[in-house]
Amino acid sequence: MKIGIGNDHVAVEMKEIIKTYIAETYGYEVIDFGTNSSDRFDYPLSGEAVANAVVNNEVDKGILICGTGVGISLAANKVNGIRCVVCSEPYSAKLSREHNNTNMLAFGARVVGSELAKMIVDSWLSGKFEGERHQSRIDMISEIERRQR
Ligand SMILES: O=C[C@H](O)[C@H](O)[C@H](O)COP(=O)(O)O
Repeated sequence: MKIGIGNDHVAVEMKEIIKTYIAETYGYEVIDFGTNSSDRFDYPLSGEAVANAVVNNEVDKGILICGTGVGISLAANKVNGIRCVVCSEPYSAKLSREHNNTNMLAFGARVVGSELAKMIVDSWLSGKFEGERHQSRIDMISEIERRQR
């Protein structure tokens, strides 16, 4: 499993914590598309970069971290085929996999501490899409994307 990760200047430290956690806990390869500098960095750049890596199958899933997780998830969700959830607790993270088949997770380094962030990541990575009635709703979301082209 390959995970793409992206961040802005707010989340450099959190990104490193999560990269190490994923590598040590799951043994997954984590590919870093974010900044490593505390200089201001515009979050749409890394949001789009990880989103493109996901839709082009360069990575299996993507994780994004900015101050709130909001801006960077908005950027990712502009890429066709991306379903990025921003959340600050594990329940929504897990359900976003089971019901919504999210392929990207975002959270805020100014919102959650690193231990809660790890729980959110665990819930999201372990969640399995349930298909069935949820698939037709995903198909409807994809149809919205097609109508916008
Ligand atoms: O949604 C946006 C993110 O929270 C950004 O991390 C935030 O807007 C960056 O703010 P600033 O440039 O003031 O550090």
